[in-house]
Amino acid sequence: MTSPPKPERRATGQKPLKPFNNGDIKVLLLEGINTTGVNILKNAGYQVEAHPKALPVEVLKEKIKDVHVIGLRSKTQLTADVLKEAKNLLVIGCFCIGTNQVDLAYAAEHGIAVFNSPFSNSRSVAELAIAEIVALSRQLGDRNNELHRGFWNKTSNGCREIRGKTIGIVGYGHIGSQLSVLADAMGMRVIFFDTLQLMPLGTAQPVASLDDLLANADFVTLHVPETPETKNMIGEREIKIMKKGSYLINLARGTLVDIPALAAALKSGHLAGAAVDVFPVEPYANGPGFESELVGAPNTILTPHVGGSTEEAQSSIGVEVGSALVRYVNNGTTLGAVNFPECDVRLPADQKTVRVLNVHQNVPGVLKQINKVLSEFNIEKQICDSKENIAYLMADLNVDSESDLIKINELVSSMPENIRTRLLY
Ligand SMILES: O=C(O)C(=O)COP(=O)(O)O
Repeated sequence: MTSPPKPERRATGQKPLKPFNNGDIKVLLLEGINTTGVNILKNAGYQVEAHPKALPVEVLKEKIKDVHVIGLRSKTQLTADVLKEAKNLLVIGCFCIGTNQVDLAYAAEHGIAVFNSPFSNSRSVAELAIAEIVALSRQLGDRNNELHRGFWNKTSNGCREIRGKTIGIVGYGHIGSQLSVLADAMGMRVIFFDTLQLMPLGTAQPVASLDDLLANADFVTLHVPETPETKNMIGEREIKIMKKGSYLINLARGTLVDIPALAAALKSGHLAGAAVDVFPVEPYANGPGFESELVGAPNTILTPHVGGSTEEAQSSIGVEVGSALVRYVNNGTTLGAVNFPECDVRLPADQKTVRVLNVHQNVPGVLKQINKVLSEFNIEKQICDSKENIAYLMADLNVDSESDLIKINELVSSMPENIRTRLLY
């Protein structure tokens, strides 16, 4: 039999907490999660099944049925249809930045918290963008392909330095701002557009609209998430606004760009090149069979979604997301969750403390009902916060007997507005 989860390292006097009613925690990890993450979950005492690839959807639906924790990267689609099979699922770890592959609202409404790694691969993506700006500017992809085919083509036509050129960064978050610093250091003029007002780094300058950026940049590079607002944000109209002879780089999400419009602009020569790492539909496993209208377009660098795929990024994402999952399972902490309110209370010192964690519908009157149950005991601490349709409560109580634990669990779980109740003791 597997031993119960081991507590995390803690200051003396703090009580280790462990799940009261989840059985042995089962974890399913997909898409080659780094060993740093796998080891954190194994060392917590959980049963870990790790796969190097994404799973076909029917296999995923079967496997997800009895796991408490699932870890994935950008490929695995956790739609409502898949999640409805996941009866025991407590938490999802996206071991990447993007969370568009998960139905976040469905997860929240079924009491499943979702964590990601908001910036651990930012540097890797920013470095690749710089490499691609230089490579596009010097037509390196085409020269490389020609020479591999035995064709010598020494030319300077259309090949330029990047110094003094304008980079237009769309999205000035963790990746966009990191790229801003690197581009600035390479002597580029940096302009950026973001829907938030953000502090420009170095000599970077914000512009008022996406159209302003498109009309002024030699290199347009996208660093925004996939949302309904960003879908097809670069289409035929936007490409027309871009300067003749400019370049487009997409290391963000495939759905941001209208691919047929981009292919047409590359073939007509309106754009001088593009680097594309992400595609509207990506194969779920490595191997032959990739197709895109961009294949064969001039000065076009295509890569298989490797922007964040470095040893450094994957190892630090493993630590970050692996630790967030253990903290949520063992302590109930939601700091860093993307679809839950962020709540934390310190670990209790009293050995009799029991922690009640409750996800409920965000409607009036629920706290009154919960507190009717909890107020029979000494409440050491309590916190409750809401986000959209759900609220999350953490309460530490002094409880003496196992029968009281069972009673609390039953009473709180049986409220009509209850979504999920867990006890840690
Ligand atoms: O971090 C992201 O959102 C990425 O797109 C990288 O995804 P990956 O971990 O390489 O599947």
